[in-house]
Amino acid sequence: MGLEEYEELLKDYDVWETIGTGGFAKVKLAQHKLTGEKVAVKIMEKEELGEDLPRVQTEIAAMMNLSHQHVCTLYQVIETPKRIFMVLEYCPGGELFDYIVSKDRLEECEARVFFRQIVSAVAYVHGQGFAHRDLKPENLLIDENHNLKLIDFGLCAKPKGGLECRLQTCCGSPAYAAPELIRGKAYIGSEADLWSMGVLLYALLCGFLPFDDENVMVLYRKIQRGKYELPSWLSSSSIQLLNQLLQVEPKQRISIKELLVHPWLTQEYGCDVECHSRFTLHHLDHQCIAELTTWFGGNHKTMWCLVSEWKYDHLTACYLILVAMKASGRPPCLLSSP
Ligand SMILES: O=C(Nc1ccc2c(c1)CNCC2)c1ccc(F)cc1
Repeated sequence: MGLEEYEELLKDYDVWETIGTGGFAKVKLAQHKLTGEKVAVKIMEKEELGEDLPRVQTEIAAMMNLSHQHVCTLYQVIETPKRIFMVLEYCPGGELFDYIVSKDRLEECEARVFFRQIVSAVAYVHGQGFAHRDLKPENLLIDENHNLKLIDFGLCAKPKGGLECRLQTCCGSPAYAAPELIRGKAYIGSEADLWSMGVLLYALLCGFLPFDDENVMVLYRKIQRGKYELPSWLSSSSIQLLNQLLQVEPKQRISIKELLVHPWLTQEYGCDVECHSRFTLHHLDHQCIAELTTWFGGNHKTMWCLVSEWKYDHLTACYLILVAMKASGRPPCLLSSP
């Protein structure tokens, strides 16, 4: 790796092993020097990105405007002549995909805990006017408290005319793609997300996919047909919810609003799914601002204004990491000595 390209990153982070390799990005584990906190650094080579470069801008713009307990936090963006580095919240539990594989399939009660978190994240993202368009277990990570965090907003869309307006780009992963999306017709992103959530719930409860085939054209036909197996272990309420999500006709499909109060989700909880964020976007926490002021100097007011610029530079990262430490019950403090 061209060391000079990593200079800016290595100033503030110790970089460890690669923990993920995706299409055009690799993810390395790193440690923030001033707090000791672990982070995930998504590294993208601009040449390799080619026409995918706008996806990165889309992802960064989206994540700068999303702050939710089940959406992965973006801490900092570093751009060099050849690379883009995104410093993100580290999720030690890894991908939900691997977790399902390790357990074969999840019991209904555990699937409900996770699915409530997914519905909460998607309802919030839709509420902010975005459709994710690539919902799948690989894009849901497990954090240190065994809670889910949604990642990869590279394909998300924020239609100008709001979520009701139709999208054209056929994207996402085939097995999770809605029938209307693969038919190539204009579709509504949020409705396509609800289909993907149906495939996700099926994967959680069954441990395999409702529509699968190594031949992508056969796979597409199965999706359009919308018929899938119902293993004997599925409860009737699970079957009913899957049926409401995996409706080939988007207008017949359950909406995110109905999902928030669906009996399968509220069963054993006695309360609706929380769609609001526990954090106000760009909320400023006095204690964390004070800690930054102590370290970087200046006065509280100046630091307050500096952080309010949200440049997603190292100062933004220090602030957001302190907030995350506080939310995890760790004292939000910067190391006394570097
Ligand atoms: O934390 C991440 N990945 C991660 C973390 C831990 C482990 C893995 C991935 C996979 N092997 C098990 C351990 C991560 C965080 C944000 C992101 F955008 C992409 C990946």
